[in-house]
Amino acid sequence: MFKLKVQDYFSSAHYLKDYKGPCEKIHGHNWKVELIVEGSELNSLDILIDFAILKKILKEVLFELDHKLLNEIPYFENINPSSERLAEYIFKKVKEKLSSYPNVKVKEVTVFETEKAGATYYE
Ligand SMILES: Nc1nc2c(c(=O)[nH]1)N=C([C@H](O)[C@H](O)COP(=O)(O)OP(=O)(O)OP(=O)(O)O)CN2
Ligand SMILES: [Zn+2]
Repeated sequence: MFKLKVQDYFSSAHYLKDYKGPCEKIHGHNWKVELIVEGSELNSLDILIDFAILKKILKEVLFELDHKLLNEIPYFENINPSSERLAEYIFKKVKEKLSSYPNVKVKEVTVFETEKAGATYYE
């Protein structure tokens, strides 16, 4: 098996409804996102999938989150845009976009709020 990793960033604001503390108020993060995919079948170039394709897909997904108030995005209408939920959202969006690459499976997505704290979603 092979695992590939790409990382990218986005900047946005959010708040955590009902959180008892400062995060209940609107504040921003420069989020770091790590996408990991896996597969066993390499193509004729001996690659699983071009990093360029993975980076493009991740960038497209993050573009929808960049410079937004995340709580206003319909997906987060009834749930908090926590790191956990953001990782879940990004995982599902990337999975959709990778559906035409049957040899590539989304393994996990990790969203870091800060250098010290992050959440991972996987299925
Ligand atoms: N499990 C989670 N816990 C928290 C989340 C989250 O998404 N998942 N989010 C927050 C808030 O977004 C908050 O912005 C984070 O605040 P904090 O951890 O205090 O981060 P700081 O940047 O202030 O870092 P310090 O290390 O405390 O200086 C809270 N929890
Ligand atoms: Zn926050």
